[in-house]
Amino acid sequence: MNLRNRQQTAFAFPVLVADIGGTNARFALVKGPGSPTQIIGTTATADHDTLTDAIKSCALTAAGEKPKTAIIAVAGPVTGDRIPLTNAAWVIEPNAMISDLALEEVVVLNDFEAQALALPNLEGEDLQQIGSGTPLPASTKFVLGPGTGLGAAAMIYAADTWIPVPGEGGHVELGPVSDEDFAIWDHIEKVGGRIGAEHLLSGTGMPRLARAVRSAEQADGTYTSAAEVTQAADAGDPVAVKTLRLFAKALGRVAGDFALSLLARGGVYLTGGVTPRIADYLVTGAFRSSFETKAPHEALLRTIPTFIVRHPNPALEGLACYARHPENFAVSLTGRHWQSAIAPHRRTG
Ligand SMILES: Nc1ncnc2c1ncn2[C@@H]1O[C@H](COP(=O)(O)OP(=O)(O)OP(=O)(O)O)[C@@H](O)[C@H]1O
Repeated sequence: MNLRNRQQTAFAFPVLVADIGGTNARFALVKGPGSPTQIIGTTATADHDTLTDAIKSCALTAAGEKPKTAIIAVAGPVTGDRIPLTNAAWVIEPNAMISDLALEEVVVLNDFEAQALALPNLEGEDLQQIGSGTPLPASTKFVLGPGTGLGAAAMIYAADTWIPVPGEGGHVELGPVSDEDFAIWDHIEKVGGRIGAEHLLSGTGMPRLARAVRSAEQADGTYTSAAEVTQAADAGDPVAVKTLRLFAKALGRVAGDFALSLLARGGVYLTGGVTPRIADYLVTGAFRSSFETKAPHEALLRTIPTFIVRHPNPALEGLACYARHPENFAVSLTGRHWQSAIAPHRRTG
């Protein structure tokens, strides 16, 4: 069976799409293949015992129409018929959702796979470019998202289709390059005996980087959260300012490594809760120069564009794009797709 034959036929509309984060669950409705993404609710996961409860109280009334399909993005692996979330107390049980919400089918995907699904359709105000380059059409793209962790996924274009490829790219090795890096490196607290990209380039990593800068400079200051660091930087705190400068520079290096590994001529896209908070440092700082400084491939990297994603919820939009036109994407549903016993069985993995 070739790649085309394995792609699935249409979902039953309306489709409820849900992005389940550690803190918030966000919902939207797609009424048909030509319909826009209708945002219908956001709620704190901690406010509900189950996803079904959250959907009933925060999504169904605003939806107006009863969804027939639910497509859900979660952080972490899809582990069978009971899917515990890595960052929240919920356990997702698709079979129970089908009976409790009278759904025909449920699909559960990875959160960065969902973000990758959005990339081919982002345009205009959804994107703020950093530096030069133009995305080549029908070319591989990469999404890198410093949020609570450092999420990563590729959107590969091959065999005339888009193939989202999630992975653990946020855990690639990070080492010092410049004199400035070497001066702080010994001061960084290791995690599991190493320094992976996520250990510095994420919301949880940023205060670790700030503490290393503070220690190297024998300065004062307490840094326990990313918000504390960005607020201190806004107030002119020199350790925090240097932390954000180094953060942007190191993120550029990691982004450039992924652009090279995948030859991502379609561009590298930055998402995640941290990105908009450090946008000025990304645009005016060394993010782009460290992205490009990769001899012998500087000329190649100058042609690959980098973007801040300004769309408020790329994961939800990615799921909506997939819901409208699953035939445009090669997404394996094996082990991630549940159907009601009475629904028409149409799909293959
Ligand atoms: N003011 C701020 N400055 C810098 N970073 C921040 C700030 N506020 C929040 N963050 C970081 O952004 C993270 C949230 O990012 P993101 O939205 O991508 O997270 P998530 O893990 O997907 O979970 P959720 O969607 O439930 O919030 C927080 O964990 C925090 O580290």
